[in-house]
Amino acid sequence: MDSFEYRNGRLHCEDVALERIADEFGTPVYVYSRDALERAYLSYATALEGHNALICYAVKANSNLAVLNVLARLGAGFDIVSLGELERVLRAGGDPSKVVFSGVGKQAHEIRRALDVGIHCFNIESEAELERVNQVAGEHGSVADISFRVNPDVDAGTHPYISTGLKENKFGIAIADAQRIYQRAAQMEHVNVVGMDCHIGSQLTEVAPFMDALDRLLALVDRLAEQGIALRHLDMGGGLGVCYTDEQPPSAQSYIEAVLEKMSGRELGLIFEPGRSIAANAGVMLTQVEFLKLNEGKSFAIVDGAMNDLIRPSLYSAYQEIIPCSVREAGETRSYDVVGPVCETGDFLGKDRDLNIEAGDLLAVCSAGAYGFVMASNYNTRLRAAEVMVDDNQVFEVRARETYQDLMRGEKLLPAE
Ligand SMILES: Cc1ncc(COP(=O)(O)O)c(C=O)c1O
Ligand SMILES: N[C@@H](CCCC[NH3+])C(=O)O
Repeated sequence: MDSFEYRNGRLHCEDVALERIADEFGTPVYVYSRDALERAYLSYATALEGHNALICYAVKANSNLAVLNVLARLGAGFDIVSLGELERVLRAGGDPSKVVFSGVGKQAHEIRRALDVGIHCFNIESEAELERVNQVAGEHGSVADISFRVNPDVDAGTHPYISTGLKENKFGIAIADAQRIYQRAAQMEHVNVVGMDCHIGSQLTEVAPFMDALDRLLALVDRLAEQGIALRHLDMGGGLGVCYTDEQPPSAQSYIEAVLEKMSGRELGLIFEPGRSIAANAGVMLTQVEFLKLNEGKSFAIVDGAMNDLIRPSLYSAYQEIIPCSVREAGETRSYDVVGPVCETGDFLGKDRDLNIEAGDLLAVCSAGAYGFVMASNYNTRLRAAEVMVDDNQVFEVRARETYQDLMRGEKLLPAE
């Protein structure tokens, strides 16, 4: 969160006081720092300089067009999981030849469009999907470059909802079946086997699970090579964690150095699919305190942002720092549950937070640049927040707050009786 800092008791993004943004755009509002996004991306790019590597930002983490555009301008590739994400990448000026298409349920029309625009490769997650891609590519008159997402059965040591590399997870093909499936794909007419990928989970704070997965994948790469199936690239997926509070994840540089060391002497190209580690700490969500409710034994700060705006705390019991945008000299610090107006007991942004606040104060929910706005909903018929980006001390609205017209678009009453 080093792009957001206090100056004279006020929280700023560069020279812009966050209170000014709230005044202009209302709350809740997401605020992204272009500089922070760029630095996070460049930490990968610098570590990979001189290597045959592609950094495919995981669009699911934050798919705002301006965010994608900032990364596209730096030469990023993109990891997508839906046609919607592909259309966003194209609109944002992303290069389709640097797009990898992940996800367990690709539909025929999505595959067709991806073939039309010429993506880098399909990360295939099952034998049934292999058959579908082969068939759709045949009908399309093309040959699809493919990689298999292999499930290495390693424990990523993260929250069970965001762990993906165990055999009980739905993702990828089992490592035990991989050789047979690769052989089968090699016989098919409309696919060209070019790679292997994995993604073992998100918010990993150690390098070791990545290394375990890499060892298993490289052993498989070697077995395939002995059978005449030579791969062009290995895709490590995303998953590198960030600091939400006191975690100390490895830096992109040290993670990449460890990967490069294991890969040394090999011809294989590399792909990474970072999402959270690019976007999380490049954004905050601003929310205003509506009321303080001091019940016996429990105090609540009722704010105008809610679980529909930022669901990570409710969904994963995720901890994100909540800090005042203006530090009070006087007044009393109390422990509050910071809760939204949604009619659910689980609607909270933080629990037991020590804050010196009053009604009307502005709070920043930190590390909200990834899996924040993208997971927002209209639950309780609430409007989706605006998104703004600070670029070189200027503030740009990069998505307007939804309107009630937007919200009801396409809905119809039954015909009159
Ligand atoms: C296939 C794939 N790649 C990349 C990512 C991005 O992960 P992260 O945001 O943890 O870097 C995910 C999400 O976890 C994913 O499922
Ligand atoms: N949405 C999750 C991460 C999901 C990773 C996607 N495979 C989070 O906020 O932590």
